Amino acid sequence: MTDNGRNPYTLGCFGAPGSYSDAAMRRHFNDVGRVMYYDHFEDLVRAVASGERTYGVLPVENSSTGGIAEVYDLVWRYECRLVGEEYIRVQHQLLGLKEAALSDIEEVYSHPQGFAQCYDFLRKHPEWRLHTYFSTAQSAGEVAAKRSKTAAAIAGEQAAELYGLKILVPDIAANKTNYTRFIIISAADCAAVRKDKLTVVVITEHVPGALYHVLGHFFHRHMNMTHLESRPIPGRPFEYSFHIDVTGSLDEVGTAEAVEELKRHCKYLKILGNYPSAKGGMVT
Ligand SMILES: O=C(O)C(=O)Cc1ccccc1
Repeated sequence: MTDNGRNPYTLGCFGAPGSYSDAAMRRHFNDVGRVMYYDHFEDLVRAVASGERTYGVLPVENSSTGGIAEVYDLVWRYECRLVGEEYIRVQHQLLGLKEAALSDIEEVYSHPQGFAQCYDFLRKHPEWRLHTYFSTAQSAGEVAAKRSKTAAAIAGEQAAELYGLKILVPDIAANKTNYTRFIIISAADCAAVRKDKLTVVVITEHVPGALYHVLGHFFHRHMNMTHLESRPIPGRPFEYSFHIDVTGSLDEVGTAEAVEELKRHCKYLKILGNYPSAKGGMVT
């Protein structure tokens, strides 16, 4: 747990109490007293970029469905910094009213990520109407508010408790080792002492081997790449920016040199953050 050295601070979190983002925030911060929840990723990222909120917490990639493209694009576009990360084991449950049975269900609410991660389960019930909703927790809240036995939500156990729902079917994600990586963003660089993960965005020349050479710099400095996401560049059809996560601290000469060499080598390089990694990730 850390507060990245800045106190007092305000928090922005995706979703609502009981969302997976909320769980990530509670794991990361000691004091979650001054939190505001956001329905949309963009509103949260904008609030952090403008300094309205000191930190923001939102999901960025999932071990079953991959990167959440919108989040990569927003963090770059609004020039936010990554100052931390958390991995949360995501165990989805089908939730309904206490008096509901599985056979009553006609419609299901969830965040698009919830639907995508439970695709196999949902395929067994093609008759259900699926409503995408703001977050998993708000989906649970909506089912509770509707007071309808025919409505269910895909959300976590925490949401079931908070919104007074019961678990109709437990553990419905297709992938039983379903983890989501959440990022902690800020308008300012990370103030932590131990920084061992680096996120950069690069744009290379459109020539053979360009990405190979970028990765070569990391290889020669023994920097382990943990994620690579390519994103289309608006206005330049079929050209891409690469969002790269690697191990390394800019306080170490080798890492700092690798980044300087890359800057010379690439058309564009931006450091999105150097921050403490969350211990290998796969912690529940
Ligand atoms: O809706 C939530 O609870 C979120 O935090 C987004 C999300 C949804 C499903 C899996 C991981 C994150």
